Amino acid sequence: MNIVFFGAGSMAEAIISGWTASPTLPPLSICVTNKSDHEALIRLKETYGVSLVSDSPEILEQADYIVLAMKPKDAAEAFPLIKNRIPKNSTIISVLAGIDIDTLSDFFTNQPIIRVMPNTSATIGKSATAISHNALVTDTSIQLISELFRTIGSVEVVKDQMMHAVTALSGSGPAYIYYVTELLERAAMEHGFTAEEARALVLQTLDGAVSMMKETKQEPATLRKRVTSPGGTTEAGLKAMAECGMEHAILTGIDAATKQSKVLGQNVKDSISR
Ligand SMILES: NC(=O)C1=CN([C@@H]2O[C@H](COP(=O)(O)OP(=O)(O)OC[C@H]3O[C@@H](n4cnc5c(N)ncnc54)[C@H](O)[C@@H]3O)[C@@H](O)[C@H]2O)C=CC1
Ligand SMILES: O=C(O)[C@@H]1CCC=N1
Repeated sequence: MNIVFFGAGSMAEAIISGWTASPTLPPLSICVTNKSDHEALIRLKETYGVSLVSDSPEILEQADYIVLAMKPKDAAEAFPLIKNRIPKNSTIISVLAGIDIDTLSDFFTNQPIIRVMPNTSATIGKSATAISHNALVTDTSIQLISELFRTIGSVEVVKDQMMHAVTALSGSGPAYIYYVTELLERAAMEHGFTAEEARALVLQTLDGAVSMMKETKQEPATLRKRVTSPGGTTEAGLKAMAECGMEHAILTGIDAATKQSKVLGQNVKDSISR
């Protein structure tokens, strides 16, 4: 199976690292091209054994899958160049945030198209990945792509209109958790812990809490109540957080990210239809 990546950034690398490390996948021939940063290409070649392409129409002609992995802001420049060179029966896999299946299908006419939203935990095989697709993608192809993306974590096939919310929740999600971690560490240090002690306490607490939710299968609210003794420390902490608008902050944040996904998509739609 021949796969060509356009874009050799952090997401492309996370995906390629999973695919090339998997013992269960069929043999893959992966070529990668990048607009700038030749060093990133060389590193990918040396680390994962992929081939590098600069501007090779022959490689594209043989591509079964073409992975679009540039930033949305680069799409308007990249898409027309790619459009004129892709073979009729190759499938496009877009990891670009915001750009919906209708926009991609209108531009890359009659091409099977799959939209994928992984996250950076793909680097360690723990992405929560969602997939949507147009009507030209066969069930066999969806199964194959699901199998490929399962090498970097979990995979859900969803309706395309859910992908903006997916992008806000699980695509951006690792950043929210890192932000909470930063704040918990800062609080620990303000109370006299060293940075190392703060990191160890906070990471073990996060790890334990996630494992509790996964292993006990209890509702997060049930587990939360079990920590919260009446009149105790947790109750005081949660009350202060609620009064500071924690609930509003998180719900509004997810709304803002969902809206921004639509804005990114609309911007690309506007610029490629000009
Ligand atoms: N970083 C993340 O957490 C996630 C990112 N995404 C999506 O993945 C895509 C890539 O994101 P990152 O890897 O973070 O970005 P990045 O900036 O690390 O990598 C993008 C790469 O694309 C290259 N590029 C730009 N124009 C090109 C062209 N015409 N041909 C070939 N290569 C070109 C750039 O040189 C750059 O190396 C974005 O569209 C983003 O929305 C999706 C899920 C999560
Ligand atoms: O921030 C972004 O736009 C990308 C998409 C999801 C995660 N990172």
